[in-house]
Amino acid sequence: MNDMTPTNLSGSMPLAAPFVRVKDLRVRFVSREATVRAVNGVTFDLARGEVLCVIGESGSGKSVMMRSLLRLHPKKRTVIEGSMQVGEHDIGAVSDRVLSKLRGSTISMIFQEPMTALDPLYTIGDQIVETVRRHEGLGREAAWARALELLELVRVPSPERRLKAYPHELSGGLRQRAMIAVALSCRPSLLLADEPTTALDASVQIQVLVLLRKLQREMEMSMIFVTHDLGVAAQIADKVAVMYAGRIIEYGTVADVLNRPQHPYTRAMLASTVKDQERGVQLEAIAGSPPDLRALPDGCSFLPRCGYAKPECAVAMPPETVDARGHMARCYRVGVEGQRLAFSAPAIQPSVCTNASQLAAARAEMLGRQA
Ligand SMILES: Nc1ncnc2c1ncn2[C@@H]1O[C@H](COP(=O)(O)OP(=O)(O)OP(=O)(O)O)[C@@H](O)[C@H]1O
Repeated sequence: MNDMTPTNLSGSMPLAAPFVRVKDLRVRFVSREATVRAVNGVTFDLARGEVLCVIGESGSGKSVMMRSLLRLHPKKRTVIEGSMQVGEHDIGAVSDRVLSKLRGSTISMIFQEPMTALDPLYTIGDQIVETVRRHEGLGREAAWARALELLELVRVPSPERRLKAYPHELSGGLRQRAMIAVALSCRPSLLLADEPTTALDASVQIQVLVLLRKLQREMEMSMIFVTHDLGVAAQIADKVAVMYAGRIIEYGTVADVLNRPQHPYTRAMLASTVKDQERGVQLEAIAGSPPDLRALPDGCSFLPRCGYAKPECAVAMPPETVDARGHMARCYRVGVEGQRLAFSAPAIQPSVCTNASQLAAARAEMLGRQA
């Protein structure tokens, strides 16, 4: 496998103290018909100035986890447990009034589709001016000067003219830059990015990524970046979290996770996608499908798709195994050898276990052994 670190856009060493602390976060959506367990015990720390890329298949809980940091879920149907600390703020406990002050100023978010964030009825300039006046109390003139400065910062050509444009008058790439300008207008400490470059052409995508990484570093923002694209993660991340069925199943530095993947899911994902490319690589489907979040199994949620399953995998979710470098994986086949995580493959490659009766037999055998 290629070492992807030399082309990583990361250059700065993040500062040590965690700025974001998420501990045992659980999110479920409750309706009369079912309970969807979208996030099932997510824990991570993020230092100031550090970029965490969250990768995983569709439905693995990436967006739900991230949106929880802004409490964007429908209040009535959502149960959130665990803790989320951003700077000195306990996100789960702050009042709605404090939260609305934090949104856009301390924590900002950018989306795949800029029209989610931009108001079609107002010019780009009005939207930036409104945000900085509301959060920072700037006068009109100073706010316009800031808006101009921001469009220059995100390299929008002819910024004076673009300030007076409505979102629909801009190209996709310029709209994305305008959304980034609005998101950065109050100099947030934490930027949440939900696949912000996925909809763009490859060349525009890399320009926007380079720009984001540059601004993130200059402004010493922490950033959580959700992506399906392993190449994007390789380019932009300091740390990588791999999510599966609402859990982080592997976590570590970008080099550790992408060059020395330990969890069978991460290994399968990389084996099926990353060849010689360094970017523009989407996650390919792995045979089988993720579990139903309305009825999660007791054991490892990846078991039905895993080629390395052991009987104990059917009984309980594997605990976290962490090495001296902080590289973590949740798999019974992973242990620490010396100071590093090490995956122990069986002598004979087992066939993928996809059969419900095989699972039931494995579980029965394991429970019998424990009795
Ligand atoms: N408001 C909601 N009510 C019920 N279920 C929801 C809600 N929001 C998300 N979900 C479910 O939670 C699960 C996780 O969704 P999430 O959007 O976090 O996945 P994701 O990993 O970000 O996927 P994608 O990459 O496709 O965006 C999915 O099964 C989704 O259908």
